Amino acid sequence: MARAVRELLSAIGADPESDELRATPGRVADSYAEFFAGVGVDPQQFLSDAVPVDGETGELVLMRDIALRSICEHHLLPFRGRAHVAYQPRDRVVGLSALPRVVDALAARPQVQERLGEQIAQAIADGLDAKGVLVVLEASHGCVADRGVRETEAEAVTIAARGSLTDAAARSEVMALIAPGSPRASL
Ligand SMILES: Nc1nc2c(ncn2[C@@H]2O[C@H](COP(=O)(O)OP(=O)(O)OP(=O)(O)O)[C@@H](O)[C@H]2O)c(=O)[nH]1
Ligand SMILES: [Zn+2]
Repeated sequence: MARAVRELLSAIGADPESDELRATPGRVADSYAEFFAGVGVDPQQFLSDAVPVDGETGELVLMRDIALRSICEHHLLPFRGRAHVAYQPRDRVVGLSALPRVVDALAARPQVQERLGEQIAQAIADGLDAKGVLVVLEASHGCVADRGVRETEAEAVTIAARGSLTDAAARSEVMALIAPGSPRASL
């Protein structure tokens, strides 16, 4: 990785051996290791431990405002925003922290936003045998903001749904909870 970054620096006409840039290839290699830490990670590992609730699952579980960081596979530029993950349990619920972990594992690989949403929804539908899943991703893309069309404020919003949460009424209930103006808990 560091070797490739040295080549990249040379290609843009910079001197990778200069004092200023000598440590950069190693830093970029470390950053990439972080960005792509999800490659080869099976998200099901986060969904295997059920939390015992003696059948009292409630109707809906929603984790909203999960930090979303990913890298677009077209330009290797970051896209970031928020993920909202809802499911209607059948008889299994998992620890709440499992949901951001699933998002992180699937986001930390070369992605497009639509596929990322679908993969999160499918992982939860499969792993929890959920009645329904709804995944809403909102993100701004470096490749849209900082190059090309240079839309700095535009956000992409994508929805992936499974089962009972493909139903319009059930879905709009979740959407109302996600809406920016809806009341948020605070600690
Ligand atoms: N659908 C989708 N498109 C994306 C995503 N991330 C980046 N893109 C788009 O992928 C497209 C890449 O198109 P190309 O024509 O191959 O690349 P390009 O010539 O650099 O396109 P421009 O960005 O319009 O300059 C662009 O329209 C990007 O905005 C994503 O997550 N989902
Ligand atoms: Zn891109």
